[in-house]
Amino acid sequence: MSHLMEVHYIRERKGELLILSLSRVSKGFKLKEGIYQAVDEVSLEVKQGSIHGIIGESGAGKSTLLRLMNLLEQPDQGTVTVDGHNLTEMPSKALRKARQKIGMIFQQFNLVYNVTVERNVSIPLELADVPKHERMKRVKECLDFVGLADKAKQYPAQLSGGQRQRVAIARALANSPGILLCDEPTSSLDPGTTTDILNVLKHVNSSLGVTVVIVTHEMDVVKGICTHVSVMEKGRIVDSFSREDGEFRPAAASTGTYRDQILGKAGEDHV
Ligand SMILES: Nc1ncnc2c1ncn2[C@@H]1O[C@H](COP(=O)(O)OP(=O)(O)OP(=O)(O)O)[C@@H](O)[C@H]1O
Repeated sequence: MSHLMEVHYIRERKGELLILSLSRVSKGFKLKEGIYQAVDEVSLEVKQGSIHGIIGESGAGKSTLLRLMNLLEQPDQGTVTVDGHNLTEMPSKALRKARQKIGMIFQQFNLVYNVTVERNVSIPLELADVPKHERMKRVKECLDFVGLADKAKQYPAQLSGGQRQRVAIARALANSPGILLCDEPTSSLDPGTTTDILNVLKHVNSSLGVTVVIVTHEMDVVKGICTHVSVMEKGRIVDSFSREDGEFRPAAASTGTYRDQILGKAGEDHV
């Protein structure tokens, strides 16, 4: 069984579990004028196998929230649980290991530009002490998956934006994560390339069973692929709903704009 198939099999057995939960997580930044509360007592549950969108205005705290999910930001309070492990209580060595199972991609791709595409995908495997022959096999599998096997020997600067994001996805998949965190993954891309990348993320979710969390300010991204949606405003989650119910329920809160726009057209506009 290939590595990719194996991940799929494990995920299927786990069924409808929660892969990630945040409980009353807060993060403040020290400014000259005092503490700025970027994330304020957020509790959130992400279902195994879902594509969970977090949408909101610029400055709402979305990226900070995403970075709290793999402890790239250390929370001031609250707990972060991924795949049954409380990350907030882990010693640093165990945390590094747990993080290998949490992939992440970024708006600006964050590739290493002075090494080849294949080396970019290999780096997380090297850091995880995967033996060389296995690394080469896995790099090829991941590049095949994103449709870039022929670019293995090229450098990131020789690729288009969409191809760079595909390399970033391949790199994020290298250690067979159970969850992929995406920080505005299409915000630097044109509409056609956005659709391509959303299709790749959909494929990651449906064929590998990887749960996807996407931070975005773009309604089309949420409408395109998300099964679950949380709306963020001023450091808080103000609305959270599933698009799978197929049922339109107006939001009670004044923040219903996103919900109305997303659920009002549920089932349409899919990529
Ligand atoms: N390291 C930091 N130091 C100080 N303030 C920060 C830091 N990181 C984020 N902030 C502030 O926290 C707030 C939330 O930022 P965040 O990037 O999480 O929001 P966002 O919803 O992702 O918005 P955007 O889409 O514009 O990035 C912003 O006001 C930002 O300036």
